[in-house]
Amino acid sequence: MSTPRLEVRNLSATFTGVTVLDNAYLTLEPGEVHALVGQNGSGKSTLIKLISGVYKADHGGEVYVDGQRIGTPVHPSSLHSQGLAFVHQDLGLVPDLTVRENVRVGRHATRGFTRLIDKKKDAEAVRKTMEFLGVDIKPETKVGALVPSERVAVAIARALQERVPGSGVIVFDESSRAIPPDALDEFYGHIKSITAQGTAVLIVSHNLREVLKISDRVTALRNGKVVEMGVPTSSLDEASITRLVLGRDGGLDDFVNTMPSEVREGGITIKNIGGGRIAGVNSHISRGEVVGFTGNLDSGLSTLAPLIAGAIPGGGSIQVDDQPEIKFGKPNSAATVKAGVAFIPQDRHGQGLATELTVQENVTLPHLRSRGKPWWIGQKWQREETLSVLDAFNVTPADRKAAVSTFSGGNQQKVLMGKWLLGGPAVLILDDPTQAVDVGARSSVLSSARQAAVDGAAVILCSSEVEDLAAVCDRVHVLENGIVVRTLKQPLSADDILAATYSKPKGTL
Ligand SMILES: Nc1ncnc2c1ncn2[C@@H]1O[C@H](COP(=O)(O)OP(=O)(O)OP(=O)(O)O)[C@@H](O)[C@H]1O
Repeated sequence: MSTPRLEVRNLSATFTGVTVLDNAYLTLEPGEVHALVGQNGSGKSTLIKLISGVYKADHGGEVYVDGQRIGTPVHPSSLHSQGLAFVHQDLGLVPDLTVRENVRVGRHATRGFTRLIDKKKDAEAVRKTMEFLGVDIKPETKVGALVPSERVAVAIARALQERVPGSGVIVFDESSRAIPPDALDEFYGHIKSITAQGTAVLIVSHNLREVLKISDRVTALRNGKVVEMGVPTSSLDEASITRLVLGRDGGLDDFVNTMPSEVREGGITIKNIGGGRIAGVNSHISRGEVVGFTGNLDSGLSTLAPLIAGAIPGGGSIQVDDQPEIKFGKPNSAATVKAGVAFIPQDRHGQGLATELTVQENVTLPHLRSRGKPWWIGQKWQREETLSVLDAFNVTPADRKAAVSTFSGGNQQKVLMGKWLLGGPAVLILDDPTQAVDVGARSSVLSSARQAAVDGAAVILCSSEVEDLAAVCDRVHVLENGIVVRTLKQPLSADDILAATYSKPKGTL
């Protein structure tokens, strides 16, 4: 038998007396793509942080790369030379620096005893790695000027360089979330060339279709424990891998049909919304309706939701029911919140949650004025409503007094949804709400969005997840170059939306 590329034994982590990872084990064989799956809070990030030395493991854990013991404790500064490299979620690139600087940071070639950076040698090293990946990117180009698929190649090149061909491990920690759907095939191609040489790849992903498509074996974590290690994907399908993750059946429902909603008067009228790549978007979403917006990376999709919510500077106006029109110029989220608009942003840390405060404080903060009295805030409703949010979204741990920062990424997303749905908004705007959530939570997030419409809200869902859109939307607007170019209506499938977004229908230019 060949020596495993990575072997993890008895890895545990305990925070303030709570064991969140319990004797985890994992073996990666040469040349395989291995996926690590599990619900939000199951311990995936903790495991990655232990093998990358970000967290210190409990006593007794062992990590081997190519048969060499590298910990515990693992020393982050020597990981690269020991054959273990990481590509994180956000790719970790600096747009203002060149490709050469981004790839070579921390590992610059230097000249003789002057120790000056040898740019020529660095550029040559970068060129070689790019050649291996089969991409033509000039080392002196600024990363900010690259298209998304090229940025991915730069992040991979940084992880790959100076690797003894065919050795070691590269870990992709939810990296595909940073990659638009039209660049994914190229990313998968890079993974293939890495493993074809014998290097092993570990991917962490909530996208079970992706896991089935690109990985050879799967390891599942549940409540901090490995429940199955190294299950061949050839023996799995979407239903069985969902069971592996959740410990029960699950998956997406057809919410449009199972949760019929009555279209009512009022809602939100969007007039000539513009800003960034958005050139002028118009629509009316009635109360009781869920309307989706989608588009490729150049479409402007990523800025549309904050523009409609008045969270970033832009132009145009919105009108909620028969309230006065809100005209935009400067951001004006105070006016949109007052009009009954709830906005669930993509960037939880930047805009959505005060992560140093407790779950209860976050959930009840926007409602203190309406629910409390000027002289008495009241504890009972705060406790009850926070517990109902924790329960409805299956947030783990269900601890209303814990700081939001101590929750896993997906559980933070669930707290954010609960915070805004509690107030029964007139308009609910969701910006890519299922990113980072597991297959079970994804279903609760989407059914809550549909339920908000059933309860009488006008719901807007901006997303590139075509399955989410097909499951909850009555209509879907497709954006191209900042304007709506097509509108699809139910009955519609994920494939219909995909075709309308990424390949132009016959007869169009
Ligand atoms: N620094 C910390 N302090 C306290 N608890 C923590 C800390 N880091 C993680 N945890 C807890 O450890 C558990 C596992 O979290 P982890 O981030 O590993 O989950 P995950 O599987 O990566 O989830 P997700 O898919 O949501 O990212 C969670 O219950 C989380 O609240």
